[in-house]
Amino acid sequence: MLTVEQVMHALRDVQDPELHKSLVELNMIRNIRIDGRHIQLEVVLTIQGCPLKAKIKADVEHALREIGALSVDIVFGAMTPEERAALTQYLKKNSTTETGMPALLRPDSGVRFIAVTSGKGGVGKSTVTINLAAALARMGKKVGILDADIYGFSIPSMMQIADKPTMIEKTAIPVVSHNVKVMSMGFFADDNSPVMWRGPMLNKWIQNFLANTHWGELDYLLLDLPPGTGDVAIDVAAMIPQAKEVIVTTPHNVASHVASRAGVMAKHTKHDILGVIENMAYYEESDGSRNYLFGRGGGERLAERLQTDVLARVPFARPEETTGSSVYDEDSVVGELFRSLAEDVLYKDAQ
Ligand SMILES: Nc1ncnc2c1ncn2[C@@H]1O[C@H](COP(=O)(O)OP(=O)(O)OP(=O)(O)O)[C@@H](O)[C@H]1O
Repeated sequence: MLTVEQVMHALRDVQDPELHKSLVELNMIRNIRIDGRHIQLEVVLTIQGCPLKAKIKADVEHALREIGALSVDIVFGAMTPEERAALTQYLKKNSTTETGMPALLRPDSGVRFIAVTSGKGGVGKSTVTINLAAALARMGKKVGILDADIYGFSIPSMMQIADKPTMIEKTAIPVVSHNVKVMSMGFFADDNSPVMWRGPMLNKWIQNFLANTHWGELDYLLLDLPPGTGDVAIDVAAMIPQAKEVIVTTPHNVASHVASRAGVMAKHTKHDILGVIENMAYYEESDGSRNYLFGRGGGERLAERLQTDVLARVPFARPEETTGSSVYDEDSVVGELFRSLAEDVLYKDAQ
C-alpha cells in the first residue's frame, strides 16, 4: 500500500512547466486518495484550461508509476482568486526585494546582463541577441531575453513565438522558446493586455519588466536595446550598471561610424564593452569565395575606436540555415559561429 507521504515525496520533483517550481512547493496537489496501488489526486492549476495540462499529467503519472502506482487518476481544478493572489505574493517575494527593487539587480543575484546595442537599425542586433541567447542555452546556461526595443519589438516574431505569457495576477511568466525565457512588449501590444503593462508605466517599463516577470533562475539576461543612444540606453545604464555591452555593426563605413556613438555612450555610462560583432560581413558563394557586399573593415575600425575586439564576423545566412525562424540551426555555418561567439562571451565575461 502506497502512502500519502510517498506520493508527495515523488511529486516534489515534478515541476510546473511554466513556473519551474515543484507542484508540491506551489501547493498545487490536493485530495490524494490511495487504494493499494491505485492513486487519485487533484492538481490545482493557476488558470482554468491551462495549455500545459497534458505535460503535467504525463509528468505526474510518470513520477507515481516510478514508485509503483498501477493507475493514476488525475482531476484538474483551478485556483481560487485568493490562492492566485497568494501565489503571486510568493512569486513576487522571489522577484523583488523588500524595497521593491527587482531581485535580479541585486549584486548577489548571480545574473549577468548583456546589452546588445547598435548605432543604426537593421544591422542585425535582434538576430545577434536571439542567436547568442540560443547558443548560451545550448551550452546549458539559463538564459532570458528582455526585448527592450519597446517600440520596435521584433523578438517574438523573429523567434516565431505564437504564445503569450501567462499572467498570474500582475506577474508575467515569460514564454520559453529555444530554451530561452523571452519577455517583450510585443506580447502586450494588443488591447487585451493589462493596463500596467502598457502606456502609463512607460517611464518605468524596464523596472516593470524586470520586477513583474517571474524570471526564475537565470545565468544570463540579454537585453535587446533599441538602436541609437536614446532614453532606453540611458535608463538601462542607470538601472543596470553591471551590464556589459556587445555592439553590432555591419562592415559598412556609415554603420560602423554611427555605431561608434553607441560605443562611446557605453564608455560614458561606464558599461564594459565585451566587443564588436560585425554582422552581414560577407556572403559565401557556392564555390567558397567570399563576396563582401557591404565592404570590409567596419567591425575592425569600430573595435579600434572603442579599444575593444571584434568578437565575430557573421556572414549572411542562407535560407536553408533555419527552419523558418531567425534562430539559425545549431549545425549550420552561422549556428556554429554563434556557438563559438557564446564561448568567447563566457570567457570574456569571466575575466
Ligand atoms: N547574418 C544575417 N544573415 C541573413 N539575414 C540577416 C542576418 N542578420 C540579420 N538578418 C536579417 O536582417 C533583418 C534585420 O535584422 P535584425 O532585425 O536582427 O536587425 P536589428 O538591428 O535588430 O533591427 P532593428 O533596429 O530594426 O530592430 C532581419 O530580417 C534579419 O533576419
